[in-house]
Amino acid sequence: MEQLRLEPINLVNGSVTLPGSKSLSNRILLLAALAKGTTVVENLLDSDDIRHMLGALKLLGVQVSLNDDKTVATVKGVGGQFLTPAEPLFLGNAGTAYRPLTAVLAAVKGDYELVGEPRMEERPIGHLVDALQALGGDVRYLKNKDYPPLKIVGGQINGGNVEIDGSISSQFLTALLMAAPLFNGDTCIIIKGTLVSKPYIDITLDVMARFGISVTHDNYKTFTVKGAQQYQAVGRIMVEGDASSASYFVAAAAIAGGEIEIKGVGAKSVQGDIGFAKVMEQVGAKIDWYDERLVVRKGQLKGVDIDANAIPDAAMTLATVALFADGPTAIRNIYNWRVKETDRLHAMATELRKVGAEVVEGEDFIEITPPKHFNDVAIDTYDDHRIAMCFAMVAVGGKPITINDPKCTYKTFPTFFNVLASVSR
Ligand SMILES: O=C(O)C1=C[C@@H](OP(=O)(O)O)[C@@H](O)[C@H](O)C1
Ligand SMILES: C=C(OP(=O)(O)O)C(=O)O
Repeated sequence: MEQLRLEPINLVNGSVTLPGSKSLSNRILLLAALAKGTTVVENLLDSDDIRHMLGALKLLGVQVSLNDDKTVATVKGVGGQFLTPAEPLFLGNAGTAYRPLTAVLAAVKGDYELVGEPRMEERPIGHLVDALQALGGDVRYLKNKDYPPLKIVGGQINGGNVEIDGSISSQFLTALLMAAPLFNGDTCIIIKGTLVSKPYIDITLDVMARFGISVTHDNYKTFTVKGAQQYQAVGRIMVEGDASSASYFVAAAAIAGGEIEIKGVGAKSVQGDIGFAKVMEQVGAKIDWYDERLVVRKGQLKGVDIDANAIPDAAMTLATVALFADGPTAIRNIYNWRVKETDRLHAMATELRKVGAEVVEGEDFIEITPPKHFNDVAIDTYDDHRIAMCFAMVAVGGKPITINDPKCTYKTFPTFFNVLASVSR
C-alpha cells in the first residue's frame, strides 16, 4: 500500500484556489443533461465522483465535451430523452451521482441498472426507493433490500403527495426534488422525521432555480413542485469553489503560524459548509470575510461543543483541529457519519486515539481531549478522502504523521496534498 510521510509543518503561507464544489458539479451536470439546449460548465471539479457522473451521462447518450484539464464541460442537454445504456451505470461511491440518478431515471423512459463500489452496497437508499415506489416508480433491489445495486424501469410518474424520510441523508430529498419537475402532475413532498444536512437542500434549490425550476417549501417540512416542466439550459454557469475542501485550509491557517488566502468561497457561498469557517471563529481562528474568498490566520484555539448536523463533511476537520485546542471538543448530532464513505464515527475515534487523543465515541457524537503526547503513527484512511485530508492537520500542527493510501483523496480533491505542500513552509 502507498503511504505518504508528512513532516512537521510550522508555518503556512500563500494563496489557494479551490477546485469546484463536488455538490454543485454533479447537480449542474445532471440538470444540464436533462435540459433543452447547451450549457457550458466552468470550474467543474475533476475528481472520481464527477468522473462517475460523466461516465453515466455518456452511457445515457448525453454529449459532454471537456477541455484539457477537465474543468470546463460543454453539455448538450437531451431534454429528458435518455438512451437505454448498453451496460450498468457504475457510480463508484458517489452519493451525489447515485441518489439523484436513481430518482431521475425512475421518471424517464428506459431500462437502467445502477451499480457501485462495495461500500456503495452498504450505504442505505431505502428511504428514497420507498418514496419512488409510493409514487408508482418501478425501482427494485438487485441484492439486498434498502441498498444498491438497483434495477429501474423508468416511465411516467404521476406525482401527488409523497412522504420521504429525511433522517439519514438529505440526498434522498435532493434526488426527489430534482426528479419532480419531470413527473406528469404536481408533487407535494412531506418530510418524515428530522431532515439532516439541511443546507444541501438549499444547494439543490439554488441549482434548480438556475435551470428555471422553482420549488416552494414551508420551512423544509413540505415541498411543492409543479409537474410536466422542462429544465432550461443556462448558457454558461460557474461552479463555486468547494467549501468542504476549503475546511482543510481554514484549519491549517488556524493551527499553524502564517496566513492563507482561500479563493473560491466566501460570505456569498451557497454551500452550507462555509459554516465551518464560522465554527472556526468560535474556536479562535482569525478570519477576514469577502464575498468569494477568505483570509485566515492563527488564533488561540479552544475546545468547543457544537451541533454539526448542518456541516457533516467539514466537521471531520474540526475533529483534527481539536487535537490542538485547549480543552476538549464535542461534535454532536452526526449519526449519519456512520453511513458515509466508511463508519466515520468509529474510524475517526480509532485514528484520533492512535495519535494520542482521549476519545469518547457516542452513537451520534464524538468527544476529543487533546493528546498529552503525540504518537508518530500511520493513519488508516478506510478509502475515505476526508480522513486522509483531515489527518494532514497533525503535520500542520508540527507533528510528523503518515497517511496510508493518500490517493483516496481522488474522490473529491485529487491535488490536495500538492496544494497543501504549496502553502507549507
Ligand atoms: O447533497 C450533497 O451534495 C451532499 C450531502 C451530504 O450528504 P447527506 O445528506 O447524506 O448527509 C454530504 O455529506 C455529501 O458529501 C454531499
Ligand atoms: C459523504 C460524502 O460523499 P457522498 O457524496 O458520496 O455522500 C463526502 O464527500 O464526504
